[in-house]
Amino acid sequence: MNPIITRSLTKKFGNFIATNAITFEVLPGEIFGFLGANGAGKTTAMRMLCGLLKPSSGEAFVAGYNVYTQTEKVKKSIGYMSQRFSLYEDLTVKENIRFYGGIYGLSNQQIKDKTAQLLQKLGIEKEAGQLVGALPLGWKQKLSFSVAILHDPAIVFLDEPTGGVDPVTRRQFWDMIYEAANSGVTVFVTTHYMDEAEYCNRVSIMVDGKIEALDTPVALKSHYQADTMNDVFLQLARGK
Ligand SMILES: Nc1ncnc2c1ncn2[C@@H]1O[C@H](COP(=O)(O)OP(=O)(O)OP(=O)(O)O)[C@@H](O)[C@H]1O
Repeated sequence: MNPIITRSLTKKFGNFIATNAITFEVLPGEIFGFLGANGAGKTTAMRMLCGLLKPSSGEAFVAGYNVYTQTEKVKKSIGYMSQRFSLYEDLTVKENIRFYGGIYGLSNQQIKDKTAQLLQKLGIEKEAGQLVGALPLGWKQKLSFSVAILHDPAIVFLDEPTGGVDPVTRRQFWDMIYEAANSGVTVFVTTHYMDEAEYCNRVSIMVDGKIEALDTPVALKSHYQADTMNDVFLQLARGK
């Protein structure tokens, strides 16, 4: 069973349809880009997939679990990094790692080992005792991502993870995403940066709650006779 499966997944707020019968599957270890203009319905769809919002109709399975009836199992199988991250600015780097390790149910020994690995990987051993609030934004993002996959989830959901940082830092962040995907984690990522869409294995583009296109960046560019993903995106967004 693929790690994410949706069939006609729909969310209505009153008469307004925020997510309109979306159907797609994400493959194991894939980096799946979930694109759409502001208000297209991406966050709503992602929240349903993370077990945080009940769908109005349709079906969805995440890590093999039903998002209606097995939300706790869904939550245990995934990592989630929100737009605002989830780190505590008034706790140190080490305290944040320990805190999330505890929430994810890791043992003290596992937390100790993971902390050492993570600090070394990010090259921030010296900053372990520093308050997260004092770290540069790019470091916070990398730490936030590392914390989201601390418990080795099958799938990680990233909601606009690279907002506000420079292109070099974004590129480094994407190296981390590739590394996670190579180790078997399935990555579901929303972004506004079209150069990042090119880094994804496949991309879906949402317009007004519906998925208007879904394919590899190369296939999408060929189909829409576009040089860049930005051109593909503009054609779809304008064509409505
Ligand atoms: N709780 C809610 N009640 C009513 N309308 C909502 C609610 N949540 C979202 N919406 C509406 O649903 C639509 C889709 O919102 P959503 O946040 O999913 O879009 P998005 O694609 O994630 O946009 P952004 O890129 O700005 O985060 C928007 O028009 C929004 O106003």
